[in-house]
Amino acid sequence: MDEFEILCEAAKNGDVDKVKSLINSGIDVTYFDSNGLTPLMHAAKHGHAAIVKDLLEAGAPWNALSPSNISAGDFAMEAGHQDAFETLLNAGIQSELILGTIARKEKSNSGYGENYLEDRVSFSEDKIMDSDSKAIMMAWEKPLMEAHAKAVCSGGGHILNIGFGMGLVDTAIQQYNPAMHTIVEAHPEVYERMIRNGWGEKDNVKIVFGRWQDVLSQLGTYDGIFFDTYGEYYEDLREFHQHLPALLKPGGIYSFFNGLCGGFRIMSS
Ligand SMILES: C[S@@+](CC[C@H](N)C(=O)[O-])C[C@H]1O[C@@H](n2cnc3c(N)ncnc32)[C@H](O)[C@@H]1O
Repeated sequence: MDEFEILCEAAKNGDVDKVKSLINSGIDVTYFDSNGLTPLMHAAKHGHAAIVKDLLEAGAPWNALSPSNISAGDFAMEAGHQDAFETLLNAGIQSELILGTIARKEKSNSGYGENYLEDRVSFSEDKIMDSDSKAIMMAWEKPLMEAHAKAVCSGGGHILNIGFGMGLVDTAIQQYNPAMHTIVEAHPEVYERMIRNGWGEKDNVKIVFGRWQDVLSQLGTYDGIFFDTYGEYYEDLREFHQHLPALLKPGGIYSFFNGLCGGFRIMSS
């Protein structure tokens, strides 16, 4: 057995001392064994949270995928190892927040984020695409949007939706006949399409055109809030969450959808 296989065995068996000593000797913790699994996946699968932590601190990639596209977090979740799962989830959130901040700085002049709002979008029956042919919204998301609508409308009252997209969630919200339904949308073409399709004429609908960040002062307090933007970062979602206490009425219901990290099932819904 070579030292990498020994590391995988130790991670699988919960041998903390062996793992630590191999880490201290400078072993490459990013290794994949002959089955395509990393030491981190072995530790996660067997619920050894302390080893998961040590491997993460030593630089093991939390988001590496097995040949069947399973991450260490998925392994821990599927085996019901809550501690290991939470350690991985926190590592994932932290690194995505940091990477998001870096990417945002690097790309602030390039063409993502706010620039998405200046790009053309194209609409078809079942999707909206940005100018890079990346899907902004697709019809398969309809059942998800219906479930979000059901949740945020369960207390009735005044509902806020941030991000109109294809209007799937707003169509579902309308079916609950809310007392008032406010929609914030920032993209000029999406907004124009909303108006063309009669959303501006509905008695219980108020459309606020602009980035949510810029129109907060026009918003009130709501019984249900849904958030699903595009071209934004974790940081934006986090920032939105900081405004939530002022936007959501006591007992109100909030839900959000965000692609976060598509390859990592535990963070993609
Ligand atoms: C993924 S789509 C929303 C899909 C929608 N939930 C549905 O059911 O069809 C995201 C929408 O958010 C809008 N958007 C992006 N950034 C925004 C921002 N900062 N403020 C408001 N809307 C934004 C986009 O133009 C796009 O229409």
